[in-house]
Amino acid sequence: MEAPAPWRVLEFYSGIGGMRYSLMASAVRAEVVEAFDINDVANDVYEHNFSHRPFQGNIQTLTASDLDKYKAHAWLLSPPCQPYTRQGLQKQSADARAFSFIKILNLMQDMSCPPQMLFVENVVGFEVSDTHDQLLEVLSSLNFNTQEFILSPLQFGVPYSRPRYFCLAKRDPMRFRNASVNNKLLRTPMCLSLTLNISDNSECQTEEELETVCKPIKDFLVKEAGGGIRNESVLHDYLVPINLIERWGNAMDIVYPGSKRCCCFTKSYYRYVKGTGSLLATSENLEWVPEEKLEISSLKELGLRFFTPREVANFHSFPASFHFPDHISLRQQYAMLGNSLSVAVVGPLLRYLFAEA
Ligand SMILES: C[S@@+](CC[C@H](N)C(=O)[O-])C[C@H]1O[C@@H](n2cnc3c(N)ncnc32)[C@H](O)[C@@H]1O
Repeated sequence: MEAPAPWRVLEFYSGIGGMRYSLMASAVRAEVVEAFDINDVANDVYEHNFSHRPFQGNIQTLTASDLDKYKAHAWLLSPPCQPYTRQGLQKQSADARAFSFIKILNLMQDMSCPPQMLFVENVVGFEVSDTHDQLLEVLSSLNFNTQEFILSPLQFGVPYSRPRYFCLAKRDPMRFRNASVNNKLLRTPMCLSLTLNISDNSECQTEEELETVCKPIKDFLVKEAGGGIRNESVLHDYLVPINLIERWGNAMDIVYPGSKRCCCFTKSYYRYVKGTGSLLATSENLEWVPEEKLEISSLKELGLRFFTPREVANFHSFPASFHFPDHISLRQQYAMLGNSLSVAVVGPLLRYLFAEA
């Protein structure tokens, strides 16, 4: 018997391709027929890794007939999160950065063949926004069932705290494998492990419990070809300057190779040290000291360094084959990684979305 044709997928706000890597990790038979992003630097990275340059332009300019032409079964979308972040102004749908998402959502109602499946990723906070209300209204008007999740890589064994909001939607007559959680917002991946036979940490209730079952950070560090951790002197460029330690030492999140959790890397990591992601203590013979007890003088002895872009990509569970082209600056690399997503989380979610009931 002939294998069924692969699902046709559109990847909106494609950035450096986190959704595409997740789709590959999900092992779903799917083909990304087009990706869309306005940022030419992100598109350079995407093209470098996937030999396909995304459609470069503003998603807001697309029309229903443009979208119909792709005959896509599924849309994957990770729109800008600034309108919803706690640190921002939270203008939600009134923020110009939300316009393109709202526009294509509404276009679905004018299409002759709208997608049958939809996947949206955003920051925690999106679920209480007016954009979220609009998303659910449009989906319900087109007879979609939805299941929503807030999940973090910690729940999948990765020592990385990055909770994110996800909306999965399937259009009648398609059904979710576990329809009993339709229209619910779930905070554990239990329904994925039950229906897909994948391992996760759903039995853990708190972040502390999750940390005990995660792998240590040292498993995610840059490795020599032989497998050992690379001589730290090679990583000199990544050392945190002393003046930053003096100024911000008490506000830094410091982790050790044996730690089982690090903080979310944002797009400002490496430019700023406060609240943008964890720093790694690299001195030999380190003894863990509670952060509140660390004096600035002892902080200077920890050999603090930034995680490298490759290591941040490891925390995002990107494959080893992912590379930045040579012309992308270090700051740009961190900025694009900070905007991206966790393949360890999105991969299983996509597998669940595409799974037949
Ligand atoms: C949150 S990031 C998504 C990152 C992506 N999922 C990844 O793995 O790298 C949002 C992306 O949307 C792009 N973007 C923002 N507004 C856009 C618009 N109106 N049209 C097209 N792309 C846009 C940005 O350039 C950025 O790459």
